[in-house]
Amino acid sequence: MKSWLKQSRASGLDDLELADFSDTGRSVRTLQRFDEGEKILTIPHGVLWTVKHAYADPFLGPALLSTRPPLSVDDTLATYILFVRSCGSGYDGLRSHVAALPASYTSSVFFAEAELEVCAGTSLYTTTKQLDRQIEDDYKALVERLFRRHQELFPRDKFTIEDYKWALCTVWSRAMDFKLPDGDSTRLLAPFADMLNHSPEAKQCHVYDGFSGNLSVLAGKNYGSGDQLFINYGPLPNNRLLRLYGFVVPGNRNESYDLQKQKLWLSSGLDSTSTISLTLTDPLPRSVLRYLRIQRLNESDLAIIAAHQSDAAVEKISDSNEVEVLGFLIESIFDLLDGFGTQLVKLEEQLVEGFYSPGGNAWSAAHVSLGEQRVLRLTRKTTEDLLATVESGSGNERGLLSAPPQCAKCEKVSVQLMRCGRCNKVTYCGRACQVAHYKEHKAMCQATASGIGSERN
Ligand SMILES: C[S@@+](CC[C@H](N)C(=O)[O-])C[C@H]1O[C@@H](n2cnc3c(N)ncnc32)[C@H](O)[C@@H]1O
Repeated sequence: MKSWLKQSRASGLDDLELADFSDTGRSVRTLQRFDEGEKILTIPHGVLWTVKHAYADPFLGPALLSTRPPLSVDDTLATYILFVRSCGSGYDGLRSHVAALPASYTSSVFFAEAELEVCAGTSLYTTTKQLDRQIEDDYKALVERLFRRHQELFPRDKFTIEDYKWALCTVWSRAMDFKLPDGDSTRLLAPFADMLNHSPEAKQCHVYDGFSGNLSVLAGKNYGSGDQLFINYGPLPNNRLLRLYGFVVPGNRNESYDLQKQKLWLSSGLDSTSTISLTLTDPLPRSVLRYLRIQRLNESDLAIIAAHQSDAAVEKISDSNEVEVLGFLIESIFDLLDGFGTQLVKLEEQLVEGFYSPGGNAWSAAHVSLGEQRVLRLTRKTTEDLLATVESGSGNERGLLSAPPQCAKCEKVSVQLMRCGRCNKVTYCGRACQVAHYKEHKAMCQATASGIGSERN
């Protein structure tokens, strides 16, 4: 692969080598010093895997282009990888990359039932089960829409569901996403650059040049000769790391519990399958309270919010509504926590005692369960504190309950927010969010601002 990349004008490869590391597995070692920010490696556009490259392939391209509606980005890339792998000759460079890919993955979709059971109750458990079904459905659709129609390109024995699942996991665990100058985004796999492991300690250091189309890796921290080189896959919680990449970071600061709205409010007629992430830094996002407040409105609450229109329920509506909402939420979180196969304290004991073999699937699943339970406990505690505030009567003022302060558009939590100068009621992290939110906010802003005026008159 290295000689093919060098011939294709990749740069930086002479200072790097593949190596096995005891803690993170195969990755790349530097053979010289690099200071943070220095360019280490450039992989030219011509050798990347992208949807455009797949479409440009003289054999695969026409088959893909004739498929309407087009395949998803991940399905296109997975099909491209399998197609190249299935070719006995030609594509020598790309095939040398495919030959260097792992033969199997440890994403949670490959877990045995008993391994997955270790994290029963987690959002990862639910997502993995859903994903299993989704992969089956997507594979059937792919066979129907593409493989069966072009049997000469996609021999059955090389495009089985196992092959498809492997190729999907290749994409999930190795693809990089970038925003392009025109606002579009691109997803790509870059040979050799995809050999770099993740470290939360490295700064984000992989960059895509939208004009040349080249992918470069810069030093995300200072390196000495012989060090393992890292990139940063992003601020991902363990449940996502395990689902997409097949590993976890113990003590991950980005832990989250993906609250399936459906779980909470299906019973109330609000059926949505999307999720809200509860995190260690934002254990009780505004949107959760907002949904529940609306769901539990009675007639007098309705009258209170009538003037506020679309911004209704961003803040407390009435004490009675708030007490009901918070009480319901606390109960629901108790239920969710009860649903975990192994409770937090027990898991902590098991991990200390070495009950799970470190780095194995069950050990990773245990870490996900630990992280999600910690987040849920924090959400419960935050909710209990809010309830105590309302019940003690100290939360009577509208807005008192809505700490921490958040941007009304992107919901970023910050102390340096600017207020809407007109109504003085909502806050933004910057001008861009204020402008983007104006349409939604306008009616409430006008109603509030004119209310202030009439009080003055
Ligand atoms: C982009 S690839 C990196 C190269 C990969 N190690 C290889 O040998 O092909 C991502 C995969 O590397 C492994 N990986 C990356 N960072 C890791 C880490 N910090 N700890 C354990 N495994 C890691 C995971 O298997 C993940 O799916």
